[in-house]
Amino acid sequence: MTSPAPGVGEVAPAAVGPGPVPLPDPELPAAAAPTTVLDPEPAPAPATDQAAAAEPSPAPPSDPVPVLDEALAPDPASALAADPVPEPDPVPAPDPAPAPAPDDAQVPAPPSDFAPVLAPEPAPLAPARRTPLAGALPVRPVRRIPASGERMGRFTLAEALGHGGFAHVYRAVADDDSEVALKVLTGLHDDARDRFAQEAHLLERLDGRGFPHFVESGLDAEQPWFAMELVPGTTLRDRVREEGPLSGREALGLAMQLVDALLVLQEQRALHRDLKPANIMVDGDRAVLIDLGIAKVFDAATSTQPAGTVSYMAPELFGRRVHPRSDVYSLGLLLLYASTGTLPLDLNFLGRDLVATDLVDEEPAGVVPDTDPLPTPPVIDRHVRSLVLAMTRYQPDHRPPLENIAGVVRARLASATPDPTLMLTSQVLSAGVTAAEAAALPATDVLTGRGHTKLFQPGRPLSDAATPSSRVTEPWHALVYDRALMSVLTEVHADGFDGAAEQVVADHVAEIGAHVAEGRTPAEIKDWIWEAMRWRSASPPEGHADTLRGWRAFRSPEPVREAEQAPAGGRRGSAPPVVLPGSAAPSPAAATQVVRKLTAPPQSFEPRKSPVKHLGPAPKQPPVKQVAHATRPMPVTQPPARQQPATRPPSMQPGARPGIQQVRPAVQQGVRPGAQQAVRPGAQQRVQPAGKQAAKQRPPAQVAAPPRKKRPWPLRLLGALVRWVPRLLLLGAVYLLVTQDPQAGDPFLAAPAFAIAALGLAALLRILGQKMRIWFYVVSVLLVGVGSALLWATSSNLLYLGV
Ligand SMILES: Nc1ncnc2c1ncn2[C@@H]1O[C@H](COP(=O)(O)OP(=O)(O)OP(=O)(O)O)[C@@H](O)[C@H]1O
Repeated sequence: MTSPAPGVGEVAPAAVGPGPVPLPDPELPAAAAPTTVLDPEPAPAPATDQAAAAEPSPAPPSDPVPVLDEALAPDPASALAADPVPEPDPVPAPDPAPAPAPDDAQVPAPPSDFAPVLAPEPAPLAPARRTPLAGALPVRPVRRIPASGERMGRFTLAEALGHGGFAHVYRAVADDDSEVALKVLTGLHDDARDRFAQEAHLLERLDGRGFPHFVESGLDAEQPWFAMELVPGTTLRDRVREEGPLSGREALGLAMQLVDALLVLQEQRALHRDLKPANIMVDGDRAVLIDLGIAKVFDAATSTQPAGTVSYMAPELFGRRVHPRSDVYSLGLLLLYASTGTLPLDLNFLGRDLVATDLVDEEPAGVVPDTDPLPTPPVIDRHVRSLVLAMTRYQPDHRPPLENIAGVVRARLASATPDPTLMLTSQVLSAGVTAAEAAALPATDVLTGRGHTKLFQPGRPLSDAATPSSRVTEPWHALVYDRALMSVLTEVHADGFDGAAEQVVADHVAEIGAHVAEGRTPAEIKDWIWEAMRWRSASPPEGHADTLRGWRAFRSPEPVREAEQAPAGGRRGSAPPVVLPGSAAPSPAAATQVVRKLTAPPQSFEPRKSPVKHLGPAPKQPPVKQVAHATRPMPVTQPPARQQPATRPPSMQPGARPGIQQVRPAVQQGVRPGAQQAVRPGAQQRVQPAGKQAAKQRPPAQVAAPPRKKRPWPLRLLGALVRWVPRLLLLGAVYLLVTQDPQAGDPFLAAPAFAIAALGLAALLRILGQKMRIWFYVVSVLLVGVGSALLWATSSNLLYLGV
């Protein structure tokens, strides 16, 4: 957090607003805690600083950050007793009551033994508002704040760079004229020294990888300090404020560096716990993480009380539970801020996974709708958006681990398509923690924070109750690991063609063996995959049908146009397949094979039929379908007891524990159509065995809807009129039949003649390509013939019907 340090010896403004305070910044608290400097004696300050020292402490425009840090627990009395720093003045008697939460709407009710104390940064509130409250609130004592010009070891302090909850950071000049950032402990509470020492030692171990280089420390000094590399540049927060949000690529570059830094931290068995834009220094393209003040080192006896900056805190941290992926959550929100320049309030209080519409405020903060035209909400890069949505999953063990995020970001930066399984919930992937996380954490239950909640067990989900139904529970769920299928679905979904996904699933299932689906319909499979991937239904771009054909046209208009010009019924195999960008990268063989098949133009001009017709009627294909494909909730059905197929790919073996290595695409494992026969009775009603498909000799993936050339409207009108002629003839036949009067000598053959003429004409039109229901005319001819015969028989007294 960057804010100018208060002047030497001054009393930092005690400012707290109990009521709701508008938050112009995502890091802003509702209010800041009062802070009293306990050393009113001015330290000798150089002339340059006198003026600044004499001025009231300038309140930063929007800096106060709520820090819920156990390190700041308000126990001034004990803190004073424990700390050897001489305090010349008596400490104002602190209010023993726990400090109120900065804003009830923002901070959840803390556990009874948890008293959040806010960061001591001055809040920019009007004095009139502060005065009546000042005496009622607890004061937090701080140590003496060093002045510019003071010596710390071989360093001379220059100007203050900023300060936070328990330390001040200065630019300092060494005797050899090199410059460093020097952090001095100013907080005054019982474990402040230990915590400060831990920060210094951790920084030293990190060796400058993603963090400032450690230089030197004076931890045994009366006022402990340590020096580190002075990172040029500014904080990410200031950069975004001054220059606007980062582009998608810049945000991915930032994510890459931060993930690498967090991986280094993970190696040291530590979590940062206070990731936020103010704790990232950016210097050109380089991003450096600072402020390990509340890092959680699992070896150390640091507590697990809530700590961090409210807006960026992972939900579990409010409940005093720490998870190896708590930083992943904060990083997700940080990326959101970096790429939009804003952070909607209370995202981490929603109690659920975020969805795309949560990420941007419809009305950006600070806009008065009546007077200002509403600015367009910030647009977030879709790759960054999918990262943010995965990283901010509510359940920590559903978030992707750092290694997977690194893989995805690296692929995106190389303009490749990342392995889609990397962003799956880790619950689906490994039902626990990664090897790296497990290594970074104690082997048994950890984070038992002062004997409170049992928090985390490697290998066990945090909460079974909250685990969604998307967990792998049935063999067919392993389709979600089929890279060939998933690479296509990812592309289809990314383009917004969710309606095409069902066809993709149907084609793929029929291709690899219908038994894999275990009787599930493509719609069910697709819905489940959507749920497992946390994908929301999307719509295709305007002017494109939400079908596989529509997607093909969207992806590759040229080959489809060529396809349309091919002669009806003729084969075309020469059209080049569409190669999706980077699709070969994650799974070169299988993905490319399937992508080619699915994006290749159809091989026949037969009327559209679903390749697996029995899966359900082929979706109608209106020219343009704008309606979003609705994702139905996954039906919770218990599969009936079934006979196991004779052989089954390893990934489908009951009890197989799928993982990326273990579960390979079925196509890669040599499962061909016809190799397996579905034996589950119910399965045949929904998904026919692949062998039957093969018998039809129609490769499913290639039998997609043939594009139909649209004829000019006069021709279509003429066609419609002509189709009415046989119907009218048929009507005439019926009319003649019912109005026939044998007494008047009407010919008995007139009605059948009309009906036969209708049938003949219908047959002719059908041959000419019109859509005619011949069976209807045949039946009509028969009925009219029978009717006429009966009439003739009765009038000839051959038959007496009683009329
Ligand atoms: N290595 C560094 N190089 C340059 N500037 C730095 C460095 N470390 C810190 N700063 C500046 O000092 C400010 C305060 O640093 P830091 O956040 O570490 O202090 P803190 O007291 O731990 O704050 P917080 O309350 O956020 O924990 C930062 O916002 C940054 O502007």
